[in-house]
Amino acid sequence: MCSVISRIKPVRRLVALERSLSSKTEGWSYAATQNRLLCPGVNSLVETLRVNGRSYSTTMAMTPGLLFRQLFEKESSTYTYLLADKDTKEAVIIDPVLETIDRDLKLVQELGLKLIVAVNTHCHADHITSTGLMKKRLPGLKSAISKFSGASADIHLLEGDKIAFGRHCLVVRETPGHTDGCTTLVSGDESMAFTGDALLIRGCGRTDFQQGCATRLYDSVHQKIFTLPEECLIYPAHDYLGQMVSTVGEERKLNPRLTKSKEEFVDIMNNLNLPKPAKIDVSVPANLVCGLHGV
Ligand SMILES: N[C@@H](CCC(=O)N[C@@H](CSS)C(=O)NCC(=O)O)C(=O)O
Ligand SMILES: [Fe+2]
Repeated sequence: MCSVISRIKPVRRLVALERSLSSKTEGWSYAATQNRLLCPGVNSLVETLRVNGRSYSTTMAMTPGLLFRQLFEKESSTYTYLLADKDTKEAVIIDPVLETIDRDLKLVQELGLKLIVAVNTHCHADHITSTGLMKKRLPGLKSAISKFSGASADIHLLEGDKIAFGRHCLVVRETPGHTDGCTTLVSGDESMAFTGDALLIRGCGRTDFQQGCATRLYDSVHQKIFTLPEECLIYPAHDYLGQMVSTVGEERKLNPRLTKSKEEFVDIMNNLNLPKPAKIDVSVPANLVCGLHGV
């Protein structure tokens, strides 16, 4: 754990806070409840938007002093995450996409952040990363990816490495199986895990290209992700159904692939019959050089 975590005192009493807004004429309502303890010192905020009778809910960790944003790129259904120390303004971005570089850098600038590391959870096959271009636009920014990805970067990550930003950090857990170089990045207080394509919400990354191996993925998820606290929030690199966040407990109980035996899991993965990602032939060579192939 990074040093700030050991200084957080356990919360003895939870304060229930409910805020509600609504518009009867336009048919929507919004409620935010701060009511669950994710781990000592860290509450969660549950936000629910009801539009025309349908509910949309998201949960986020409220680690003291941590700024957190989940961003979405619609063409590849990729989530990019921005995390920052509210005091020092040092920030880390996870899995930024080339198409949304202007949006992401505008947000960084608007919030007055100093982006110090741009990290990819793995060498993506479906979209081109913006880390290379970001480095050109933000001198001093460092790129990071697993040593086992085969990709070039300023920082090659290994199991247990810590990416520090201000008083916070992300801890690297190697979770190969979708690719050799897949990593899961866990917040220092274990309230959040950024699982890349290793674990998706009610799914997981495919294992039929880029060194994919179903038995390895099964072991990675069971040994490195399902061993995290039950309330730890799961933030994946993609979602194709509009889901935004899950928890370790939920996936341990409800993931239709990873609740099966290893043999059944391998059989499921060998029979997905998914079409190849449309951009795989340009994305992989580009992502091996921070997205700058042919530039
Ligand atoms: N249609 C998309 C690609 C969809 C896809 O293959 N997604 C990957 C993650 S990106 S490497 C995956 O592992 N999916 C697992 C699943 O069960 O859907 C495109 O053409 O880009
Ligand atoms: Fe992937």
